[in-house]
Amino acid sequence: MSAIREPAAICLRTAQQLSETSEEPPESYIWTSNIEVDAPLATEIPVVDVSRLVSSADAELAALHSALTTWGCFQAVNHGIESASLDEMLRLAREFFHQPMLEKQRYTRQGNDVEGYSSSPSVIQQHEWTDKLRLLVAPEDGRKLKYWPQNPEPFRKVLEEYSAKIRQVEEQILRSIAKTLSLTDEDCFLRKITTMSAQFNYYPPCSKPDRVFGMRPHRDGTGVTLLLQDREVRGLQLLQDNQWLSVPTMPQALLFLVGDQLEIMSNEIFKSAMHRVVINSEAERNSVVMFCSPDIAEEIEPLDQLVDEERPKMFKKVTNYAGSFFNYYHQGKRAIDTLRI
Ligand SMILES: O=C(O)CCC(=O)C(=O)O
Ligand SMILES: [Fe+2]
Repeated sequence: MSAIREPAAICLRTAQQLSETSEEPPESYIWTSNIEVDAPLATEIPVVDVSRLVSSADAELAALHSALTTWGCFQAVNHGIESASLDEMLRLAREFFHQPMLEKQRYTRQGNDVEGYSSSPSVIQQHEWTDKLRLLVAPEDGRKLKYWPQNPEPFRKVLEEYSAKIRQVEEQILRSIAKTLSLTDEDCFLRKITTMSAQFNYYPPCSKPDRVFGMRPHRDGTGVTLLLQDREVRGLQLLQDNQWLSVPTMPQALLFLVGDQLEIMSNEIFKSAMHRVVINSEAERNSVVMFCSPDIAEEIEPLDQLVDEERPKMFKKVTNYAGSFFNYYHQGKRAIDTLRI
């Protein structure tokens, strides 16, 4: 009897429950080859001073342009969000996942929603060792408050404030990106990238970090992503020149990543950053990720000013990139490749 019931029970368990109860991760989590957990540190990862972008310092704009064309990401410092706010957002994220399962299950993702509390989605073959809470924060009238945790108590308020601050940083950076591309309309990215979703990722310890991913190698389907990493525990890795490198923790920084839709709009001048998350056998890890994307009804294509004879248009026009991103992601493919001209 228990032999029949066991597989179904495993599918329903969250990464946290597996971490607490099983000695070996189930087969569906085991990756085909060894994962380099202790990859070399990405000591060269670009750092951009956002306060200097605001004053339009040419050197900082050049640093921004170079970061986006070479790495597709950078550590944003002096962004204006106090470290107490960053700490509080991370602390509440951690507290949310440490609540009893029944409390968290009040926010379980339903039906075809992408929002809510969930563990590794069962539609993908390869499971990932992470539990998530995803919430759309902008536009405000699209929020589904039924998924917004009432506990820990100030969670909703803190998320609301945090996302407003992130939007300011995002706006500064998007304007500066338009400047580095010499675009006439400095607000062109801003006007396209209007939605924001928060994703809280919780990676409990796992006994097999060399065979189980926190998150598989992927590029984000966003316009841009602003990522707040765990203060102490490393886990995020970037692919640079065919080598996986470990992103150092940098407590005051937000990691800015180019997503596929900025790659499309920039006519591939910028490339979205390939990244993955490895896990730790002893320590849990938390991250708070803000996904900033165009509305699904918005038409996305390379900007006219970035298309010329030398750089012809690289991608076809697309709407609802996010939808096709998820479909292809679950098949282990990239939606952007289907748009190439
Ligand atoms: O946890 C992290 O550091 C990265 C998470 C990530 O890549 C994602 O949520 O898309
Ligand atoms: Fe990601």
